[in-house]
This record gives sequence, structure tokens and C-alpha cells, in this order.
Amino acid sequence: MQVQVVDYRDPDAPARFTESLRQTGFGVLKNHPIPQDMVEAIYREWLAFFDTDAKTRYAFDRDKQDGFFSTAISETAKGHSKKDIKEYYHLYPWGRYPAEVPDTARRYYDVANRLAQELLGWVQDNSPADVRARFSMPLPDMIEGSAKTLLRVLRYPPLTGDEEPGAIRAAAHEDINLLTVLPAANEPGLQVKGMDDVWYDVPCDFGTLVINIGDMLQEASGGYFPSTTHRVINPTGEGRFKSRVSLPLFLHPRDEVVLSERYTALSYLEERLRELGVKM
Ligand SMILES: O=C(O)CCC(=O)C(=O)O
Ligand SMILES: [Fe+2]
Repeated sequence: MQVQVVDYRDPDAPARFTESLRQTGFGVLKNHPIPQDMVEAIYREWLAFFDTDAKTRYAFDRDKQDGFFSTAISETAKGHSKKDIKEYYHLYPWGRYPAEVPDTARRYYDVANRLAQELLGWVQDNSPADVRARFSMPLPDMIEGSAKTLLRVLRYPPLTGDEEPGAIRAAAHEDINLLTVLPAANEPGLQVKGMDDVWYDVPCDFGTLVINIGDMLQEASGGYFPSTTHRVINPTGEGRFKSRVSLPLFLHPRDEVVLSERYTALSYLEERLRELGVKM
């Protein structure tokens, strides 16, 4: 399992990046256009917010799915029984943004979306003709003007020792969406499962960008692009006393976009959210 680290400025980057996604479901970009100081500011600003009680005023809305998800209600990955050890906030352009937090994450949403659209173009251009023929429209068009793309600000709290046995920061799962764009977190822990069923660390040099395939792109590509299982393991040593912050942008098509003969983006999402137990 070799997740490639690709230089965004390399003329071969689109092909090499798409090949890594095809082989592993993951690709890592260095020298990409997302300003690292913006990412670090968001980590700082939201860590401060998660440390206050103000977050409870933004408790998530079951229908809309925006707002703050506490550790008590956070997801239980599909097929697992223990909740993940994490809390998070779901930011949508139309959703609630905490008054206590500077607007860096809101600006990041637009910056990251622009890059994501370019990367979807790379994937589109480097897919074989038979795979491209399956797409109901070019991949970058699927997310154009989408109100469903979601920025999740995640905080994995320091471990207390009272965690439920077997619970981890993020249990093995696949992402639901088309593509996920994730700046390397402030602490390690992200792992991807290889075809050999072995867990591999995802290269996570601070400043790089991790991109992975979600189930919707696997569905739309007839399985050509694999939505690979990944997880976040608990830290050992000094890392136990630290919070880990991460910032996945989950790219979602507009509701009406046809993914396959079986699903539109909306029908697919609703099925999956019910399975996660965060929606009725
Ligand atoms: O925190 C991370 O590094 C990954 C998070 C993740 O996989 C998710 O929220 O779907
Ligand atoms: Fe994930």
C-alpha cells in the first residue's frame, strides 16, 4: 500500500495523483495552494471554542445536520457498537457559525472548495473513457453550487483513561461523500487499510493535504475508484495528553445529481445517515 505524496506543481501531478487514488483510495499533495497559516489559525480558533461551554449553544440540528456534535452523541461507525472519542462541528455555508469564533473557517470553506473542484477535474481527466462514460456529468459540475458540501471541524480530546474499552478516536469507516480534502492534522493517528487487511499510516507531514475517495465516487465510478476504509487510532505516550484537531471537507454533489442507476446523491446520503444513527 503506497499512498503517493505528489507535488502539486509537478506537470505529472494530475496523473500521478489520480493513480494513487485508484490504487489506494488516498493521495497526498505537497506544495498545494491552501495557505498553511489559515489551517493553523483554524486549529487554534476552534480548539479555544471547543474548550468553552459556548459550544453547547449550537447543538446540532437533527434535520439540518449543522452545528455541534458532542462526544455523547458523536457517530458510531457503520458496523461498530462503540461511539468514537470525538466532538465536532458541522459548517455549511447556510448553517450556523459560532459568533465566538473568527471567520477563518468560513473563508477556508471557499478556498478549499475551489481546490477541490480543480482536483475533481484532475480525476475526471485521468479516468479511462469507460469510467467517464458512467458519470452523469463531469465530476467538477456535480459539486458546483452544492449546499451539501460540509466542513467538519473535529476535536479529539486528550485521553482521560476512562474511555470505554475498545473505543477509538475514529473507528474504521468509509466516507460517504464524493471526495474528502483533509489538511494533515496537528497530531498523527490517521491510518488506511490496505488490500492485505493491514493498517498503514497515512503520510501526514504538517502542511500537506490528504485527499481520499468516498463512497459516492466509488458508486459513480462503478468501483473503479475505491472508497478505502480508514480510522484514527488513539495516541500513546505524550500524545495522550494532547487534543488532535482535523478539518475534513466532505465534497457532496447537489441533491439531484445522479450517481448511478440506483442512487441520486440525496437518496444515497439519507440511507447512510440513518445507518450512522445521526438521522431518523
Ligand atoms: O481526523 C482525521 O484525520 C480523519 C477524520 C475522518 O476520517 C472523518 O471524519 O471522516
Ligand atoms: Fe473519514
